Amino acid sequence: MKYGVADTTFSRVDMGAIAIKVIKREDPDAEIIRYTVPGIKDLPVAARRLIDSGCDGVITLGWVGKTMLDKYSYLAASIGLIIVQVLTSKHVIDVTVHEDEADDEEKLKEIAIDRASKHARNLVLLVKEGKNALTPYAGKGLRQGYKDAGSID
Ligand SMILES: Cc1nc2c(=O)[nH]c(=O)nc-2n(C[C@H](O)[C@H](O)[C@H](O)CO)c1C
Repeated sequence: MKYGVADTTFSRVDMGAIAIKVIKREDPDAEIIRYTVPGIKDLPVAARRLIDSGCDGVITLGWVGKTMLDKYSYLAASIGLIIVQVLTSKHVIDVTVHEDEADDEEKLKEIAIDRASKHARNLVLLVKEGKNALTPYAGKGLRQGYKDAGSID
């Protein structure tokens, strides 16, 4: 399968490299194309171009600053990524770290690594095995970036 990895220079952690490592581990035959853009608002076109070049699915790795302008930028980018998914009928997994999720840099790095890794695995499962690949985990309260919340029985 062919995977697209789109990331940004705005990000403070190299989540693209982390995603590539996980995709290679989960699918040793994977073909991976990386596309790095300046910021989150540039991700929708990067994702679209990756799909147009034959990718079966894409993971985008964005970083959102602390200001309201950053948050509005993320909303715009997120809507753009959803439009790409609907128009192409391919998954674009939108991995985003929000700078105000944690105060200290080590914690932010930990969140970024965990979120990018878990969603890279999700992408491989969806692309390789399709719509029921994640069904065994439905309702389990899985979290990316944090420990799982767990299911309510
Ligand atoms: C305000 C702003 N905030 C962010 C952000 O939080 N994260 C990010 O990755 N990029 C941001 N950008 C840059 C835009 O996404 C984009 O790169 C530029 O507008 C150039 O198209 C902007 C302009």
